[in-house]
Amino acid sequence: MLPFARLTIIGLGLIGSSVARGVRAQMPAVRITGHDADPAVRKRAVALGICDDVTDTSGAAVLDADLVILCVPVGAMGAVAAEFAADLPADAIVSDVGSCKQSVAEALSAVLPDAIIIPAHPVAGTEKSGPDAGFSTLFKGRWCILTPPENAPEVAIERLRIFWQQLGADVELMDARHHDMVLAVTSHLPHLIAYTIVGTADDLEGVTQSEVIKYSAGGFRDFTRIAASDPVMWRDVFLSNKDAVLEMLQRFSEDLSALQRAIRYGKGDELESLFARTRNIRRSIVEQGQDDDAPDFGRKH
Ligand SMILES: NC(=O)C1=CN([C@@H]2O[C@H](COP(=O)(O)OP(=O)(O)OC[C@H]3O[C@@H](n4cnc5c(N)ncnc54)[C@H](O)[C@@H]3O)[C@@H](O)[C@H]2O)C=CC1
Ligand SMILES: O=C(O)C(=O)Cc1ccc(O)cc1
Repeated sequence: MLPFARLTIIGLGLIGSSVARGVRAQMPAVRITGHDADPAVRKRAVALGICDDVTDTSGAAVLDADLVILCVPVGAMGAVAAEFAADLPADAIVSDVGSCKQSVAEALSAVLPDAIIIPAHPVAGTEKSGPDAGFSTLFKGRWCILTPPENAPEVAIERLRIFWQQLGADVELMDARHHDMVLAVTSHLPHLIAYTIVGTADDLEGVTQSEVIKYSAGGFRDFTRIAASDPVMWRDVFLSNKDAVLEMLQRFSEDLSALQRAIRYGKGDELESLFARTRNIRRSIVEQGQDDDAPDFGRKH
């Protein structure tokens, strides 16, 4: 039994196009309508054949939808929802895939006060963006976290749970605030660190860019992949999840200062004991089957 019959995807980049491809593969009877603000992306989506229809306006895209998923940068969610609000069917479920949840929930409920809104976050992605970067198995064996508001109808939550399960994801429910705190440390802060370290290396005087590229061994190379992630998407994540990111950044800075002191004063035992602790965390992740290399980071099976 299909949880939805008419899906609308707004934003046809990496995640939107992966949802469309996954639905085509796993729920081929579902009719998919897509919209993107960028005419070049709409044209590409038509050429790729990932939707049944691609509309020029978001209003036209939602007209008879029973599920609308917003796959745009988190800072654009409210504006997009306001754009199609007047055309949204009363019984449609509105969801999203944004990397932080509290600000998105607030933005959506402000402009869609009567709609059924179930925010979601598939914890799956890559450093790439755009409609060509998507693939149908992106969500397979990954977590998808739903953060329904307290008044969300149980049946709507269940339908969305089944939808993501059909795309191969393992679904978990979480409070939006807690989600934002957890993801601040597991995803947002690591991206900030990657952006910083690649920038630091790039700014170094006396070390040429070609040397940085030539001698980028394992550690730095991994950071450059993350630091290649979409600038607009990540600008929005940091501005939208400001409180949780600043809290984690504060803790991180304190821990970094402690390491700095340990190095300065030659406290080898302190360094070694931290490194032994972190090695054990990696081992636990590997034991739980989450050891795949990027871009499979976070895959559960
Ligand atoms: N990239 C990743 O690894 C992951 C991203 N996410 C979330 O998914 C969402 C989409 O990210 P990606 O697909 O990676 O980005 P993307 O850059 O590949 O695609 C976003 C698309 O949204 C369109 N767009 C922007 N503003 C719009 C508007 N006002 N109306 C209609 N379309 C608009 C853009 O033209 C673009 O095609 C973001 O909220 C992000 O936080 C969630 C999980 C993983
Ligand atoms: O490519 C990577 O390593 C990622 O971390 C992908 C990613 C980016 C943003 C998310 O909200 C979830 C997953």
